[in-house]
Amino acid sequence: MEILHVSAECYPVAKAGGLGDVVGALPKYQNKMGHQSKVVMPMYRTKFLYQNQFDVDFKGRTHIGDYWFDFTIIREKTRKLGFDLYLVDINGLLDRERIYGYHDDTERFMAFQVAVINWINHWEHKPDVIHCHDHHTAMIPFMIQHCYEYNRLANVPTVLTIHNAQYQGWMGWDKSNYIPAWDPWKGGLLEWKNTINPLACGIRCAWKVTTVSWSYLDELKYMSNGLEALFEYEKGKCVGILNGIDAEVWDPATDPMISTGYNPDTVEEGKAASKKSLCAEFELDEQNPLIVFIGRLVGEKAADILPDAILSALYSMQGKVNFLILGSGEPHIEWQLNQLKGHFPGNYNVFIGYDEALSHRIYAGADFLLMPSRVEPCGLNQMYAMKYGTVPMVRNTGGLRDTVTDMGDWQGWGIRFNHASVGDVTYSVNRAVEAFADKEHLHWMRQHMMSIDHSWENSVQQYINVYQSIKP
Ligand SMILES: Nc1ncnc2c1ncn2[C@@H]1O[C@H](COP(=O)(O)OP(=O)(O)O[C@H]2O[C@H](CO)[C@@H](O)[C@H](O)[C@H]2O)[C@@H](O)[C@H]1O
Repeated sequence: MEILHVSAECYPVAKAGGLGDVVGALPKYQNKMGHQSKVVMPMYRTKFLYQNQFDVDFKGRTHIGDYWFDFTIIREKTRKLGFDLYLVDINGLLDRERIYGYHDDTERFMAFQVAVINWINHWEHKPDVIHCHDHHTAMIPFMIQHCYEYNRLANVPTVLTIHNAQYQGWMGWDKSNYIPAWDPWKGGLLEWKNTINPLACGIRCAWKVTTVSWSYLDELKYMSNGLEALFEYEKGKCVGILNGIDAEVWDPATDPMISTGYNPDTVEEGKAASKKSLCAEFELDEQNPLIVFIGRLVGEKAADILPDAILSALYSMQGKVNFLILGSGEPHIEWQLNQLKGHFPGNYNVFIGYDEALSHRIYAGADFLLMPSRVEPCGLNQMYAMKYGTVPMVRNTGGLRDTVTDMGDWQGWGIRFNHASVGDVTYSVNRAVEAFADKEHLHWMRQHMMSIDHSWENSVQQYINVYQSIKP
């Protein structure tokens, strides 16, 4: 099958979080199974752009409202990522340093989507599936079905994968002219609670909708930032497919970003070496259990409770535990986490920023990875942690519930708790410290977690089944 993924992120081209990881891996594994899977994404000013060679594939001109723009589609020459990668260059809109966070993100991603369908409309053939990811690309199913100009594509099946329903891309009705002229009878598909809601529109118009875990799909029916009724209504076309992890990038035996490679047989030596250098780098006492957090510092990840929870845990454990944080996000959380640094030298450190290589060193060197997320559609961090023999400490929600068991259960290997609260985190830290002292059990958990298969092959087949089910 020919599958075209449309996404705002794709690792290693541009990544802000888990969406990038998934779109960098899923097409590669689809191709390994004999399909023809491609990715199209915006051309940002990233290192990848300057370090690789591209051919021009297409040049076009189109508009959002009365703003006309030229665009160019370029294709990476060598196919080194394991799939054809196409970048959309829209001068002045997409060619920026960051992926998100500009005042005109609505215009940027609308222009991107319109350029993409304009390009596909010029293909001599049609793809078997257009696979959209999150709200930045969720208007495509509506546009190809109901915009007059793109009628030729109306019967191309579309799939929308929801990686995160918290962000929906809301825009006011004054921006409705960004959408190419559409059948006025279909205007209701755009509307949700008095705004144009691209995610809601995508859920209504895509032929199938997938979420990145089963439990998240269930949760969306009663907690989805205003779309609960829609998920209940559309449940018949929704499927939960758990993300995999890319073993070519995330494997402690072959990871070039860590100094000492290890496998389940050598996990103790390997992790000890990684921990030693990590603790030296961040001036932490390597004898203590090391609990880490990696991620966006936002409410969804419950990063706001980290300062108080760490404070409480350090007092309660009388300094017999260490914390290391890697993340960036809301300024007040960054500030609070930085403030803590001076108070607990040797027990606590933080790196504010985004650093891919450091994240690998931390997964390898840590003993426990904390994820108190309020919302976690799938979560990749806990799966990376497990692959690196690091015990996950997770709130019982979404994909965390689907991938981590509690060590108190028979053959369990992680720590689960119910509330994103200081109390639950402190109690879990107590459990972690006790687990760290029981070296035999810790070793069993490490070996067991490392042997769990989270590879993409299984999930790829489930996506193919979804595509097959909507073949015209
Ligand atoms: N400061 C930093 N430095 C280096 N690396 C950092 C970093 N902050 C985050 N990362 C990395 O970004 C990724 C985060 O992925 P997650 O899946 O856990 O969350 P995210 O909310 O971004 O993804 C959303 O989409 C994914 C994919 O579907 C879902 O798993 C998830 O639940 C959903 O919220 C990991 O690779 C992590 O190592």
